[in-house]
Amino acid sequence: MSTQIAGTRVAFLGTGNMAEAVLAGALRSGVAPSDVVATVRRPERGAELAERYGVATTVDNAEAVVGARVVVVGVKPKDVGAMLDSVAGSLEPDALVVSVAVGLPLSLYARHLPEGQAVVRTMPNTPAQVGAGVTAVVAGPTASEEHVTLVEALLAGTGETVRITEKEIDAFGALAGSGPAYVFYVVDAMAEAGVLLGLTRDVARRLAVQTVLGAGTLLAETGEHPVVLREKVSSPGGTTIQALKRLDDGGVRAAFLAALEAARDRSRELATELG
Ligand SMILES: NC(=O)C1=CN([C@@H]2O[C@H](COP(=O)(O)OP(=O)(O)OC[C@H]3O[C@@H](n4cnc5c(N)ncnc54)[C@H](O)[C@@H]3O)[C@@H](O)[C@H]2O)C=CC1
Ligand SMILES: O=C(O)[C@@H]1CCC=N1
Repeated sequence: MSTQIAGTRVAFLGTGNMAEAVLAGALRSGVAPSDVVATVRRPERGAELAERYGVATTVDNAEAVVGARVVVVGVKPKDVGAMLDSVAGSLEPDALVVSVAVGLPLSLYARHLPEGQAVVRTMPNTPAQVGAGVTAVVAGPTASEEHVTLVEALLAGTGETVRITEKEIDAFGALAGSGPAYVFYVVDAMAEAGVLLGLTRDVARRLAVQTVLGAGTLLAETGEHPVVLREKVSSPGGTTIQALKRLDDGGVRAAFLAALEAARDRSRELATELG
């Protein structure tokens, strides 16, 4: 991929949890801090981002997009339409607008932006902050192959990217966008169980974190099917199979299926409410 990311001016509009994680990854991709402007609502938040990343910050969104080649819209779905309206008149005609919002269809962006403005819809996740994310990328109808390649180059430092169709993005969000929260939930539950068994809170948490990290690394590095790796841990007549039986009795697998369906459905609902 030959896209030159260095020298690309990038504006982040609404730099909260997700946009900060993408910003951190974009800097790792080779975007210079001096080419980044991040908008905030509270000046104290701006000072924090400036201190942490060496980027410029402002509360003025329209000013931030002037000269920007890529504009990442990082506000909550309900605030995206108003944000687009507030910057539409200041965008460079060749600027690429990048969506990270769950639910909102590309057609919403087209309604709020000048005709022909290029838009790429993405669905990142927060491990982007440490370069271990996975982001879905969907090209809008006015985006060229160069625009998609530019987004992939911008996101290279956030982790993996996967090109999908807009039809698939609600499912992607339910699995990978929200996925880190499920894993944090499991880590917290495992740590609490360790405390129940008498471990200190600190030790229990460290064991839970390292076990999830180790299991994830093993999966990724061996490429083995999770069932195969699970079977290698659960010896016949041993201890693990007793624990797994309790998880099945508790309906944990069924709860995961229902949980992802609920996240997917909420994403569709947001599209209907706001799109
Ligand atoms: N948090 C996550 O794990 C993921 C979030 N997303 C998407 O990312 C977007 C942001 O979500 P979060 O980062 O979680 O929310 P957040 O609330 O942390 O970030 C939104 C930020 O926008 C700022 N903001 C709102 N209006 C503004 C304005 N007019 N000018 C300047 N700044 C303004 C807020 O102060 C806040 O810091 C959403 O659209 C969400 O669907 C997508 C994937 C994962
Ligand atoms: O919960 C949310 O709405 C956002 C979108 C995907 C992950 N977090």
